[in-house]
Amino acid sequence: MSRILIKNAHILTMDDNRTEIQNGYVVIENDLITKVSDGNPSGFFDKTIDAEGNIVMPGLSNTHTHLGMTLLRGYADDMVLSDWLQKEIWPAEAELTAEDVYWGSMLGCLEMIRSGTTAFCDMYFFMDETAKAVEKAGIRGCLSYGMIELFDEERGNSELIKGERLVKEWQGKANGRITTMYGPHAPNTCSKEFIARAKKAAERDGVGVHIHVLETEDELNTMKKNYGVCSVHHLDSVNFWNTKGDDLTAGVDVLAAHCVWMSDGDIKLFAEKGVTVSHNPISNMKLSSGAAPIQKMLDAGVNVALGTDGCASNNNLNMFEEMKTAALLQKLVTTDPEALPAKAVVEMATRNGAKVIDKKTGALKAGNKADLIVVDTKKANATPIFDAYSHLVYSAAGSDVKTMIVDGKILMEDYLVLSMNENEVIEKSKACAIGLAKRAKDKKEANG
Ligand SMILES: C[C@H]1O[C@@H](n2cnc3c(O)ncnc32)[C@H](O)[C@@H]1O
Ligand SMILES: [Zn+2]
Repeated sequence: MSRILIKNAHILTMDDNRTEIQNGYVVIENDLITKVSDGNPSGFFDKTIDAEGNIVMPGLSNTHTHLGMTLLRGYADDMVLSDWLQKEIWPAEAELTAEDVYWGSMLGCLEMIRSGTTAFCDMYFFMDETAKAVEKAGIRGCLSYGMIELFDEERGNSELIKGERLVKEWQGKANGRITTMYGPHAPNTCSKEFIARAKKAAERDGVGVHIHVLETEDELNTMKKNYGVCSVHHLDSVNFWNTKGDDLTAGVDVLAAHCVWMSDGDIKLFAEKGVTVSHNPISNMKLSSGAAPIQKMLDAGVNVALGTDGCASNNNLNMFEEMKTAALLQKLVTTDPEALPAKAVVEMATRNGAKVIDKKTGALKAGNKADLIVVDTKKANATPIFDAYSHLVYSAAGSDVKTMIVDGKILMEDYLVLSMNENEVIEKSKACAIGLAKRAKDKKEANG
């Protein structure tokens, strides 16, 4: 049995009471938290971390990524989504190899460890490689193969087989750090019949579903033109949003990324059904997709989490930037400075996201998995701190994350990443990115 003590900590538990403890301690036994308290710890510990008054909190959950896309960081900027995907990203992705996705995923894991993200929900290709990277890096990943049917039944069949294989091979691996979902790409790239099949497979296998929805006004208009209803109601007709099974006992998580163009009716439906929304403000702003009505969703009782989206539309995986942008954007679009206060943003980035990744994460309490971060407060940008939530959202940086523990294992200590060779990951992923861009350029030129 391994016992770790973290002491002298300013603890944000993010539990149901949002308990804040000054000068507290956390005890970790193997992969679990066994005590979170103030006062003096007792007993023997294999390892003691003196937090020296730094903030100790649950690790951040990035609920929408395309990890292999770290290789396409800065590959195509300043475009609208449809042109960006069709003219630049999909042709480049056609040149991806398994090795590219492995090193791109390792790079993504490294960036997430360095900026406080302990868990993420991914949708991409060559997902065995992302799973191997998660296994090695030590973080927690909820992985889905991105199934793009393109309204072609035969293609849909083979996409579904790939999605199923990922679930069968990786669900629960790495001591439960790897979980899986089905990932039908979007209502404007997949038929509702295909999306319904994916949902049924998810219910059969007891895993969730992850989809892009109502990201752009163009999607909304296309759906209304083609089907007479928006994407949300289109998929509601095949019970896609139900998070409870038919017998209302078992249920599966439904994770909807973006949700920018939601009507009040869509929001009500998501709240009733228990859908989790992944809000991606930076990607939405960069692609000029719009501003999701997040304060309205929270007021209606929707579980809203936070995500970065892929590195080609953000262009990083830094959840601290995402938290600040989320808060500022809601204040801007509602012209209400009280919209999306700091504490609500930290909830989105921790406990709300954790609900679809692992329900025993996202809060520091006895019995939960030991996934946590130490945020350095011995810094100019952390002086003074009147309110820890305010500090985290409006002033802290991803690079202030000093130490990370996932599943009871120390992945970074005092800014030193322990689970991988950082230089090797940077060099290998850089070489892959250069090769990928060259192949994509050569193909473009050959096609005229
Ligand atoms: C899995 C596929 O999804 C693509 N993708 C990346 N970002 C977005 C986005 O914002 N909307 C829709 N699709 C996206 C990715 O390139 C893969 O092709
Ligand atoms: Zn996406």
